[in-house]
Amino acid sequence: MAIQHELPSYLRPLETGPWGDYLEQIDRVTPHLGPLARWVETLKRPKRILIVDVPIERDDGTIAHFEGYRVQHNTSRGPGKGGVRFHQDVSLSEVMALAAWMTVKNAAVNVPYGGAKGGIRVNPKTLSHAEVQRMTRRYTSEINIIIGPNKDIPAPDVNTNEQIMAWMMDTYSMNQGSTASGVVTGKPISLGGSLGRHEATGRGVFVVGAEAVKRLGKDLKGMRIAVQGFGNVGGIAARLFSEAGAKIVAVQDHAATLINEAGLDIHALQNHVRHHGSIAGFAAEELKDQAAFWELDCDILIPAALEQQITPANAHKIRAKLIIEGANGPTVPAADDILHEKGVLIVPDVIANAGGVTVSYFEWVQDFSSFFWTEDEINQRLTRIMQEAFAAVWQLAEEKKVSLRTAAFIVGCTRVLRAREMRGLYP
Ligand SMILES: NC(=O)C1=CN([C@@H]2O[C@H](COP(=O)(O)OP(=O)(O)OC[C@H]3O[C@@H](n4cnc5c(N)ncnc54)[C@H](OP(=O)(O)O)[C@@H]3O)[C@@H](O)[C@H]2O)C=CC1
Ligand SMILES: O=C(O)CCC(=O)C(=O)O
Repeated sequence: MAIQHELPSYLRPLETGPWGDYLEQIDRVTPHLGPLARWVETLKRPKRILIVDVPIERDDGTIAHFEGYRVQHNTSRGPGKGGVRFHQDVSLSEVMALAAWMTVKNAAVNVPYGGAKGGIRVNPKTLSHAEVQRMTRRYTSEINIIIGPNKDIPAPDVNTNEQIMAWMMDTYSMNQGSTASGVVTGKPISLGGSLGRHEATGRGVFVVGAEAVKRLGKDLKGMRIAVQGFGNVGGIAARLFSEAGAKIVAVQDHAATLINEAGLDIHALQNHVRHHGSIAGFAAEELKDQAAFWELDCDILIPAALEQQITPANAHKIRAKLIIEGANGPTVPAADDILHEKGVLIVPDVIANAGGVTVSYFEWVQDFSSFFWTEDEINQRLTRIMQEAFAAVWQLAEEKKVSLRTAAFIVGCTRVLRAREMRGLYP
């Protein structure tokens, strides 16, 4: 029987991780919330945290235990909503921050949800397919009591996908005694998934990126883009930007950094990743020093991997004039300040990557009505919501002379706190 000796991450201080970054962002927006600032403490603590032990039997007969989390940060505007991450660095601080950013994001694009997130502290690449299935099902059973189509609706995030959502939906349904397709989104199309959900986050990154380029008075054609993370979000965003005439001059994943001044062939690279699981080994020049990625000469930088990637250590070296945050929380607040000083425009995560949850909302609505829309309808509605949300945030940022992040937080936090105030506190 495998015994884990490492202290659970939830016993380590929370404020130094992503949750600390989130708290600082809330402190920065508070002076702009007027009388609603009275309620701001609501945003500084999650509503509900569930930490579960996830034991599985490994293929070799040993038992392994993993830390699992589901955090519901806020449900003032509707059920909790947010993805599930399988990653070796998942911690309580991270899941709390990711859940909180969902609260702000869902309100910023005005979908009727609160914010939630879940995860398991595991590197799924070290498990077999059957072990991942057993772990997913056990985790779902453990969090079964707090999720549900009207309570909290998980979805994919890092290292989770349509198959994981199918297992979650099946496990939840078995526990309920009837099929509940609305309990998760990002499902396979054959199980009530939505057309366009797989591409939605990358597409949203592209839509707001194109809007930002327009506002800067530039032309996307020929612009040089560097993308960190070549998974669901980074890979699809890179493809859409290259199809629109931009050049993807650098791509980084965990294993490698590829560069090509003339622009990488993104279709071929996606094909390579499908077969090899990483961009490593693709026929392109490789940058040996992974940290040098941040110094590359480019017009647009798209962090689409994990949080806390842009820090004071690399922010001053960044040459891009526009950053579009595909990942959640990629820029720490101190780096935000450095980039602001340098005149770099940042389209923040809570707007830039909201395309995924927007189409998750469409999926949930389609599941309830058992009536499914065409991909064109979905993409058109997604584009409209993203453009309108971006325009509102842009206008507010100009009016109040604040960053796009602060403006997006003003929009999101105001909606959440207004709902909180109107609902009142007592049963
Ligand atoms: N999926 C979705 O719908 C949404 C995702 N997001 C956010 O987007 C980000 C990416 O998610 P998603 O694309 O779904 O995840 P995926 O698992 O599909 O892809 C993650 C990518 O990031 C890379 N990566 C991981 N660690 C590093 C690192 N240290 N340095 C460089 N690259 C790294 C991975 O490379 P490798 O495979 O080599 O580890 C992989 O290419 C996350 O922040 C997520 O929260 C936001 C909104 C919605
Ligand atoms: O689609 C969803 O419900 C959530 C996606 C997500 O986890 C995110 O936006 O970070």
